[in-house]
Amino acid sequence: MCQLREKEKTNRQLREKENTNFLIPVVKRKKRERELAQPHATFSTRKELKMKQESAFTIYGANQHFHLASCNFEMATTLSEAYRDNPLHLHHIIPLDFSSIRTLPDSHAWPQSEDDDDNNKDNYDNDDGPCIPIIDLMDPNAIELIGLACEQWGAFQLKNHGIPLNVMEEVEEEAKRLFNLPVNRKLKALRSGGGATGYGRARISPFFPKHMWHEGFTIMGSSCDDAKKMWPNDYARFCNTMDNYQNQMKMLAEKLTNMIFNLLGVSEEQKAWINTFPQLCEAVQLNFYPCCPEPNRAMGLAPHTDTSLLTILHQNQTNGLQIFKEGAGWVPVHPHPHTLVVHTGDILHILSNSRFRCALHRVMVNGLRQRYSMAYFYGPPMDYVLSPLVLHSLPLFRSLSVKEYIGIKAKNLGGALNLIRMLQN
Ligand SMILES: O=C(O)CCC(=O)C(=O)O
Ligand SMILES: [Fe+2]
Repeated sequence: MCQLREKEKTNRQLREKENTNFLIPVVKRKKRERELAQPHATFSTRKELKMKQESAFTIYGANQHFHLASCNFEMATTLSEAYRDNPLHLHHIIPLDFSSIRTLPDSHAWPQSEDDDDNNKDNYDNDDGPCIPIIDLMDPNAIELIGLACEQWGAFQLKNHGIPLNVMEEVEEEAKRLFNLPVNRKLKALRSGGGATGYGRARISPFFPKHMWHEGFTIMGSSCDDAKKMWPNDYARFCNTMDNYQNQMKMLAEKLTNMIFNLLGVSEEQKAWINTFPQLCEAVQLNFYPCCPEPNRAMGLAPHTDTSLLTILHQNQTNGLQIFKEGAGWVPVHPHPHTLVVHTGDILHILSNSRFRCALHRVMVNGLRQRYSMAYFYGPPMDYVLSPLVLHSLPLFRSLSVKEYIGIKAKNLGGALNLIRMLQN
């Protein structure tokens, strides 16, 4: 135990040392960090709230979604270290017992923003207007189409992806089985204050003044420990399904990453980590959005980008996911049968030197239908050094390890990309 603490301390000291490499002068950076991260700030104007939300969006993926497959322990330690300075209070972890709620509590009533007025939340599922591309992975031009979608949207839908239908059906079934458990059973697998896996609210929760209409369950590596707490005698089905889903998604993520890296012109050496199981980072996040008595005033999942290189998401046939596009506002991502949603995350944004967007997305809720989604997050190993892979212009970001990036996000919440942006003359 003591050795463990010593190791954590040494790691922390090393990281602090690494942090002195920032190109932004430390004093200036600290000021920016403080400005960006005021967890319990009150928001006097709607604009201020919106700005805060937009600056907070970048944390979500980093905090929740990374996993070093063969080194769960190291991963959990890293995340715990990152969270230790911002431990969460229980009320930011324990979801509301949505099954007993008939009216929207004030704690979950979000102010409407100008964006929503423009886009009209009521119409978020209408069929007119732009939508993210649907790409057929069997299309001979799939690589080019994916490249274009990443540049223009930072997201696309993928069909003929090769994931067997039964894998998707089973993961959806198990997610439903989990979230439909009585609340006291789910709470047995509650995430701890500095923990990364298990049941709980979205980890970005403390950075928004209102709570989200959402329950989540995070898996990093094997889900058995957490599953046993909820189903002491019947956990194997859940674990096997999640393992299977993770394996299938990993193969698809590797394939997409290879295609994208080829498009960028990345060398074989630079992409050597892709097939080096077991060192990469991966995680599964199960999301549940119960029916809401006042969906127009609630928020399923607040705006954020994922920190991953890629996120692959299966959603049940219920609308709610939206992607922000300049000029178009919040664009709905309608579920299509057997089609997966792919988001590009912060890491791909950095590696592509901003050529590919990281999609800002959020989830709206529904008055009539429950929504479920199962996100798979994929990225390079924790010690992988992130810096633009192919340069046609000056690098826009300084180099840093995945681990350090996660640390910056955990400390600062929003604006992590801005904090690592090189100051251009
Ligand atoms: O539920 C969804 O569609 C999106 C979930 C998501 O963005 C996430 O888990 O990071
Ligand atoms: Fe996300």
